[in-house]
Amino acid sequence: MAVQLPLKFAERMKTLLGNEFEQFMSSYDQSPHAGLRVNTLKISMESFEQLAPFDLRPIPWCGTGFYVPHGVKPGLHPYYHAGLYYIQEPSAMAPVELLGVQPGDRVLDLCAAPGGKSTQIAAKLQGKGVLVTNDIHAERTKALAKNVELYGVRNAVVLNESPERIAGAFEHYFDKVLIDAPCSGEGMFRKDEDMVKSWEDHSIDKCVLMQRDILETAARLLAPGGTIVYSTCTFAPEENEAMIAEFLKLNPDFVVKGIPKEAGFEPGRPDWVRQTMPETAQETALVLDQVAGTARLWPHLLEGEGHYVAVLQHRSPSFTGQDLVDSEADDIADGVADDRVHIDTERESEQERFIAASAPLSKADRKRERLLRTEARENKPRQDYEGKSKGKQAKGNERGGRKSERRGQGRGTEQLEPEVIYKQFVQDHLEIELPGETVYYGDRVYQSSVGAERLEGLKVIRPGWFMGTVKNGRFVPSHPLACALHNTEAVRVINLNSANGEAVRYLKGETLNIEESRVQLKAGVVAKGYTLVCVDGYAAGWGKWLDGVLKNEYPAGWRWTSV
Ligand SMILES: C[S@@+](CC[C@H](N)C(=O)[O-])C[C@H]1O[C@@H](n2cnc3c(N)ncnc32)[C@H](O)[C@@H]1O
Repeated sequence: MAVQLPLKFAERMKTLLGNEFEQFMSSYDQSPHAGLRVNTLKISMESFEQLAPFDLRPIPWCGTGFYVPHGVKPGLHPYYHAGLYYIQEPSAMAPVELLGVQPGDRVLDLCAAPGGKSTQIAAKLQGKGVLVTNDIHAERTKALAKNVELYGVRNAVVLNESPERIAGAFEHYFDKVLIDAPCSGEGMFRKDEDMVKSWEDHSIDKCVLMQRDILETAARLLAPGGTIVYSTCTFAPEENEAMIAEFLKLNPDFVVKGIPKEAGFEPGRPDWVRQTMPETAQETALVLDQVAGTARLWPHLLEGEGHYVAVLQHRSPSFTGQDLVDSEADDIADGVADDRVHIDTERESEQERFIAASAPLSKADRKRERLLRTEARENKPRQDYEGKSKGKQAKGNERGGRKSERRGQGRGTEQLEPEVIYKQFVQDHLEIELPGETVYYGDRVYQSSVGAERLEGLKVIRPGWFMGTVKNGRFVPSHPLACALHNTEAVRVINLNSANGEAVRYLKGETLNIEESRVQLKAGVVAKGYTLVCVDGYAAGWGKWLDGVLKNEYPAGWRWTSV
């Protein structure tokens, strides 16, 4: 066996798994499975399958996920740098698939760095609705923001906050909340030996404390009738079934939504809570059986690492006993009745009382709260937003006449307001409707799906889609703006070929000679100027074309550094 497992871990798994233990241990003799997930914000599945540079095998539980053959390095292809796919461990794709995200939803990813699941959520939202993505560790939010930007997400807000403080600003706001919890990481021992080194006997206890707090706060963030998905990459029942049972006991307006036992998912193990934590089992006796409807992903039973997933459904205030009957009927029709656990009717009145107590604040209450927070906040960003920018935004979106007719017009020297400069750039260079509100933080311009007011007082890493900077009376478009564009949305496009080395040279930051006939132009546009640079048709960054030379605008910190 290549991996040296901690003795205490192996002993515990032997006790829990019994006859299955040997099979479990033999999974450590095999290499971990590598996967990638297609970024359908940038490319359709059909197009990706046509141009995929590797042999790919579908991952059963994720419609956009594929196994990558051993030895293939998908990070060393220009498509990776163009954000066409995210490299992700196959089991880690399961939680978002179970969150049921629909375009238009408001979704919170509470423990999000480095952003694997956030980019998956963003692809499901397809630019509609809101994604708030957060991590409590400042250093890790850098990778999170970069991934959100590389993958072309337009409707995300990136925070570096405690769940508690987010709840102060977004109480009962989200339709879906994902908690990919910090955990003892036992399911990753095969993939990442550092996890073995950092595992300690008491790390489970520490993780339990964090998980309990995060879960409890998530309930405050959820809108009535919403869904929380809780996931870990560990086997410890304390962090999995026991955590969920405790949550259900404290939050009787939630039920476990059964996860169909397909694709190799195994049921949660209430019996392990009874076996190893008799006190907890006793305290949670009324709800414990529900956790059989959660799922365990085992490395010896499917092609992926160890994971645990629970789907927690909030029963909205309009819930009636009949709903339960109806939903059970649906379950039976779906063949998943065994996975859902009944809620006994004697708890109904307790549930209704709880729902009333946790009802969303009125609009006036929320406004009052916001004002108090505003007074208390310390680091106010410089900004020009909301009512003011909303009005101007609407004006900016009302585009009279064809844009090609307007291009190059109306650039009087009097137009020095940042907003005017920004909107003029958009008008001259892009063919998009700006989403959300325009928000100014200093000289940086964003389009925000939640607006600046709600973010006041929070540690905001990105208030929205970073569009660029207004400097010395000029607008400099950002790299994240380019990353999120489609090749039809820029007035000037240069397409580079991934196969002949040209794309790699661009990604390394080199200046390229490109003849004028290769600059694709919309009607009425001249070749000189900012150009969207694409790799095989997919946006990778900006360049500035002039007289046969493409000046490289690919940011230094993002460049391809491998040989
Ligand atoms: C399992 S990782 C998340 C992986 C991520 N979801 C992904 O798919 O790329 C757990 C994350 O939780 C963060 N974290 C730990 N405690 C937290 C807390 N109290 N609130 C928010 N995030 C927390 C850690 O910094 C870590 O990045």
